[in-house]
Amino acid sequence: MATRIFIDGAAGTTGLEILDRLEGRAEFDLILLDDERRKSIEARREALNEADIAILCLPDDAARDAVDLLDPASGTRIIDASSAHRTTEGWCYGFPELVGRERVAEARRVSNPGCYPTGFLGLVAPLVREGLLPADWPFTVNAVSGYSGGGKALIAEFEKGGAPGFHAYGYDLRHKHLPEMQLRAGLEHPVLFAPSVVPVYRGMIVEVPLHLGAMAGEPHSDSLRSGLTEFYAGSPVVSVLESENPRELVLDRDAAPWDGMELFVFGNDGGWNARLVARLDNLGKGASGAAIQNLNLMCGLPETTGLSF
Ligand SMILES: NC(=O)C1=CN([C@@H]2O[C@H](COP(=O)(O)OP(=O)(O)OC[C@H]3O[C@@H](n4cnc5c(N)ncnc54)[C@H](OP(=O)(O)O)[C@@H]3O)[C@@H](O)[C@H]2O)C=CC1
Ligand SMILES: CC(=O)N[C@@H](CCC(=O)OP(=O)(O)O)C(=O)O
Repeated sequence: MATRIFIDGAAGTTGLEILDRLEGRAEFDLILLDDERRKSIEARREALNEADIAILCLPDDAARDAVDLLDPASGTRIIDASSAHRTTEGWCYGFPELVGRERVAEARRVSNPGCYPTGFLGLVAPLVREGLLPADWPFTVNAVSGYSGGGKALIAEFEKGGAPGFHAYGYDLRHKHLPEMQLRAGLEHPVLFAPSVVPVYRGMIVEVPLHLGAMAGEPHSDSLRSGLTEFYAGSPVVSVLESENPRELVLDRDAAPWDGMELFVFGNDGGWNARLVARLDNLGKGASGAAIQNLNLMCGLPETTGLSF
């Protein structure tokens, strides 16, 4: 029997991309609410409780409400794309490469990573875990995102005309991703995070610059690259680019949806400095692709089925 899926927030940016990826997948039966009913509490309650798996593509408050709409005896499993439950006890963090595919496969409540944390954690968490980078290091992360990262509101802002060529933000140093990055990388200190947006629809580059020579033990960029290569060996989604590092990285204006993530370690000759860089699609591995990857795992299917590469 097909697995019943309800996407709460299916008319939003992340929800629509999930729908695209589910098209033609006979393993799934979609519960759809029309435009009139998609925000009705009663219609959502019914759909949420009827589903085998509900994928929440909602603002944080609405995602919390959706969980509250589940009957206590409900068997519905949840994949939450919002940041409502990313540091909540009892929720499985939906980054299978970091937490283990089996844990995601068995989980009832899965909270998916934010797009920026996907890049940051993809680079830093394995290296801290393997002892190749110190957990007490004051990490910095600089990132640039396509404007779809801000959902419908930011898309409208960028597409109405007169959008800036570059928009930096997060100057209150209280971005909502900070607790998630610190907790899920196992760091002693909050990360110093400098996000920005450019006028391309999708894609992001997330960079962690490191003064390796100032660290105890002076780790070399080559050992960081080897550590990441070993950690992601066999991953069909995350790849570590070993050689032929590009001289530049770009975000294309007309990039197609892409569910992979590429990691780079650039080091200078003396080994004093390194730039760890992740390139991903904020709507791919950063949101909708990650939701499909976890949905596949939760249904015992190959993790890349339906993903775009
Ligand atoms: N965009 C991205 O790259 C990423 C997004 N996320 C997260 O995913 C979630 C969805 O983001 P995104 O798709 O970008 O946002 P959008 O604003 O594009 O979509 C959100 C959707 O939720 C709907 N909605 C809002 N409130 C309710 C409600 N009470 N009941 C039912 N539906 C409601 C909105 O309705 P309406 O259409 O009427 O506005 C909209 O369709 C957010 O929590 C976001 O932080 C996570 C990673 C990356
Ligand atoms: C460009 C842009 O505005 N990006 C969003 C993050 C998008 C994302 O990761 O989603 P979550 O909100 O679910 O974490 C921001 O900085 O708040």
